[in-house]
Amino acid sequence: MLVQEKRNRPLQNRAIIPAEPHYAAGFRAKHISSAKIQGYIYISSHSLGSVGLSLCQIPGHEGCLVFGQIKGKSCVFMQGRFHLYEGYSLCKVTFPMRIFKLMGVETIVVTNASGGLCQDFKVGDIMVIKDHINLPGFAGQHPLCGPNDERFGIRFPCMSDAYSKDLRKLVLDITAELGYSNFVREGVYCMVSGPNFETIAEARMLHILGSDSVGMSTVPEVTVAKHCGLRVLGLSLITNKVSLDYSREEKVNHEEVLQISKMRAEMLQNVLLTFIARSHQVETINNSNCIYSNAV
Ligand SMILES: O=P(O)(O)O[C@@H]1C[C@H](O)[C@@H](CO)O1
Ligand code: HPA
Repeated sequence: MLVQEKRNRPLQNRAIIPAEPHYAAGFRAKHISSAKIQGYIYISSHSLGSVGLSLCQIPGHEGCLVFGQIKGKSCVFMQGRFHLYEGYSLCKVTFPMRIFKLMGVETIVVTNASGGLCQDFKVGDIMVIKDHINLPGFAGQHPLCGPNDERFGIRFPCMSDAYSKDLRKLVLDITAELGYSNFVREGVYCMVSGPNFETIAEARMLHILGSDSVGMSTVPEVTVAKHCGLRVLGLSLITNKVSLDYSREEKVNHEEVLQISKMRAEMLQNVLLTFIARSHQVETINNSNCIYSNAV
């Protein structure tokens, strides 16, 4: 089993109580193998093939926290997430990141579905997220607005390296070895609040701004995760092409998003299983305050 040892645990033993009980109950724990997770992977996705509905209100977001071991490593999975467009504040949307930090998680893998703006992208491509554009953040919808909790991170965190270069390289190596290179890309993910899909003028603007894909999540969680020193890998499944052209007739819809997610679920699972098995190869962690002591 891979175990992490931390040299200092400034956040340990500090309880954080969610402001609203219904939010805390938004995830049902499926299998709790130990009271404290010592491993380090968190995955947020509906792209892994689960479909259901609970207090997470969106079809495809099952609303379960799943604890367990993969390849001998302790993991916790969020099956589904909370979105800004559901009416949750960004503080609530990102709350799980701080809980995971307190649980000892050190690396998170975030997955999502997004629309392809880059004209080279095809439906079904997996985009390794290189960087993001926090569009709601520009308008003050930012999860770190308000008093800064110094126990988690500094007031003005750097975001230029939010997505670990080493983890990106590892996942690109893995996808090449698995023979998936033809549909794996790297790119910039732009978050919009949703819930409507983009107008053509909006899509053109996002493309000109440098976005390769557009979606309605992920950026707040990554921002809070980076703020508290978690290492991040982001994978975005291109579930539709976003129209930049008034003459095109196709219309995007959520059913298409779910259908493509299911189509790629098995491949994404293969990538993630291999990634989990091999992620100990990447040892440089933000702030370098932890070591891997054992891997079997
Ligand atoms: O949680 P994600 O961002 O993967 O969910 C996608 C984006 C929207 O929430 C929704 C649109 O179909 O699915
Ligand atoms: O085209 C899209 N736009 C925004 N969010 C999305 N999530 C999946 N596809 C899209």
